[in-house]
Amino acid sequence: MKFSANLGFLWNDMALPDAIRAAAAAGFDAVECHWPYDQAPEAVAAALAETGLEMLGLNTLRGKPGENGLSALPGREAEARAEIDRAIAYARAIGCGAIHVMAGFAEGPAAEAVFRANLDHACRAAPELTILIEPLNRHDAPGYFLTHSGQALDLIERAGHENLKLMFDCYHLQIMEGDLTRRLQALQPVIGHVQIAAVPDRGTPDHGELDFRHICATLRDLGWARPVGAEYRPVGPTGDSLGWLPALRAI
Ligand SMILES: O=C(O)[C@@H](O)C(=O)CO
Ligand SMILES: [Mg+2]
Repeated sequence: MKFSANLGFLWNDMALPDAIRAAAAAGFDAVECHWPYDQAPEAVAAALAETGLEMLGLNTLRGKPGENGLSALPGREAEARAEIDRAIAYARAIGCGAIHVMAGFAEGPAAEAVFRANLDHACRAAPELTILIEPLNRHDAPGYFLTHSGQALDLIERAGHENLKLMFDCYHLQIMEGDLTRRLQALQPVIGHVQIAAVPDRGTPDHGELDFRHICATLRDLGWARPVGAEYRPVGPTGDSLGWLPALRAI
């Protein structure tokens, strides 16, 4: 299995270009990030070119302090689309293939309609990019609009855009739903990216409720060839947290 270092959590004490170099030196196959916007895209692109790593994904900005995305917030459509457009421009500047459009804290039919419309905007504005939506768990992100894979599947199917996909974060979906083996199998056609971390502590993927040897073998058997996102919170220096990597890479 191949792995992508999520630089929102791994080496997040470094500037993004240096974090990319650290991930390459540690043997990761790709990188991904959360919010790279305070870093010059030229410097990020240069580090990617130097290391040969691809940046798999980045997120739309969350909004004001306390917010967690804007794209499902009624009345905030102009800001949400500006952030989607900013993410698209940044992704294009660094050769990044996917954007996670963050929904935000909202509920109800009006929020759903706004989220659908903003996703439609994103998919049409960047047909060459994958637009990701990610259910988040209710403990870490109480009140977040998107919480379940079935909800994401309905958004994806009814949107009718080939480039709208599910971010299957095993950490969030184990907390919310479980039954991950069958969910990976059933949802494979709409999965755009997979992320992993231990449940429930969001630590290294070598302990906790989930056996990632089984999850990775399931992905392998499904023909999943893209890097899986290591989106866990290291305890201490990231370089000391990589003991899990050889065993899962061998799958
Ligand atoms: O799982 C997460 O928290 C991230 O993938 C993310 O993009 C939202 O913060
Ligand atoms: Mg995630």
